[in-house]
Amino acid sequence: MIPFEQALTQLLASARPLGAERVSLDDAAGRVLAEDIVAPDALPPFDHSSMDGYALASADLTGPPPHSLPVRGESAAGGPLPSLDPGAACRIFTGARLPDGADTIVPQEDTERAGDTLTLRDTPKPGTWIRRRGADLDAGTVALSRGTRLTPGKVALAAALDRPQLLVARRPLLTLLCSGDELRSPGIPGPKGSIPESNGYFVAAAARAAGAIVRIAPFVPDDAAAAIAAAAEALRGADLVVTIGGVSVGDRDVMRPALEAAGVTLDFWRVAIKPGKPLCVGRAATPSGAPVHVLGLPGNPASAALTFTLFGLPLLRALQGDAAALPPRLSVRVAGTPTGTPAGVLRRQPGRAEFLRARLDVDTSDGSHAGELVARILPNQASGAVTSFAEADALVLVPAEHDRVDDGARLWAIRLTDA
Ligand SMILES: Nc1nc2c(c(=O)[nH]1)N[C@H]1C(S)=C(S)[C@@H](COP(=O)(O)OP(=O)(O)OC[C@H]3O[C@@H](n4cnc5c(N)ncnc54)[C@H](O)[C@@H]3O)O[C@H]1N2
Ligand code: MOO
Repeated sequence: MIPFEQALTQLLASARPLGAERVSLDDAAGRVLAEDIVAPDALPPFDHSSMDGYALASADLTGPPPHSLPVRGESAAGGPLPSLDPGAACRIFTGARLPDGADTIVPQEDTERAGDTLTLRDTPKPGTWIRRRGADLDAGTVALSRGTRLTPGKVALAAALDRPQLLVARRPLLTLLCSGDELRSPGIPGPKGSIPESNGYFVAAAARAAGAIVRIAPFVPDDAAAAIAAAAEALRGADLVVTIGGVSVGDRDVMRPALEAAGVTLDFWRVAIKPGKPLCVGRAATPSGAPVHVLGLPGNPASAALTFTLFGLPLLRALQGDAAALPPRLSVRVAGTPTGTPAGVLRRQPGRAEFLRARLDVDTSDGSHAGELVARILPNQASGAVTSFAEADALVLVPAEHDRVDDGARLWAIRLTDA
């Protein structure tokens, strides 16, 4: 059995970024940049007005206010650039270029206008209400770095830098293979003892959210020959194969040997985590040199969801060259302990890192813990529970060596939306 952090480090060290492709800005959100974006020009690219009002030269305002000036010309956003007539004010609108000779903008609310004569109640401070060229970003700056996942704000920045297309990491192709005689599709009637396949929906949805393209293979029966054939087929063309079920030690747990028979070399099997211990991780060589990564997830619903969250999602990000492959860990205070444990303390057997499904709240009291994140441990932590991953928004990490978790303990947690 390999310790959790070692397993994760080893897996990520084996991941090389896949190739890149050019996409239009419309398709760029959520993708990982495969190039640095250098600002070709300053932002903003020219001095302009940040108010609707009047542009003038501050040197033209002599003596005490009020000041009267004739209005001559107009500068509108996207319009021609007038020059300022000496001693006059120029009408100007938000976003419009500053006329040559002007150095100050006066918002129209601070003026009175009668025909072509403008009156200023006060003397404006020279230089006000002008957004200067380069105030946001200098030309030549690396505005977005390779390895950045593109949020809507970053896509908008790329657009402002005049880029119609971006080079982004290719989406990893994930093939999902669920095994078990008991499985049927939701809503499709089956014999007594059958159950709707549900784990695959977690994996597929989470993988797509992490940028993968998901290909779903037909269910594999608990049969060695069928599992080998299905594993071999799943490996074809994939960057990552995820199998679910059949990795434990029962006579019908055929998936792990089938993966090996199909050409997968296991890097490790069994990780010191709870739940999810029987996870197996390996790679199959391909003629191109880039391996197909393989994750054999345990079939229990919480185990499958947890192991894919902890290992599968960071792997998908690493395959896209994401500089933030691992989710941030948040410091939380534990509140409540699962059902079946004495109030206030969860006793546990040390040896495996445990991931408790929890809900996060902010402490809204005005006590000494005000503002802290509180992790409310969900009552059902069974590895067969499907409900806990539906209710949870965080995983609280209990280090392997701990033999208890006390109410109020400080631990690290991973928010599922970050995972
Ligand atoms: N003697 C031992 N038995 C078990 C051990 C062990 O160490 N010794 N480990 C247990 C642990 S821990 C886990 S986790 C499970 C994992 O087993 P498998 O990966 O072989 O999973 P299955 O036996 O195929 O299924 C387990 C459970 O999950 C249900 N399942 C499977 N796939 C799906 C799916 N796609 N959607 C919904 N539910 C699914 C399946 O029906 C079973 O109920 O082994 C323990 N046993
Ligand atoms: O360790 Mo298994 O993954 O609990 O059910």
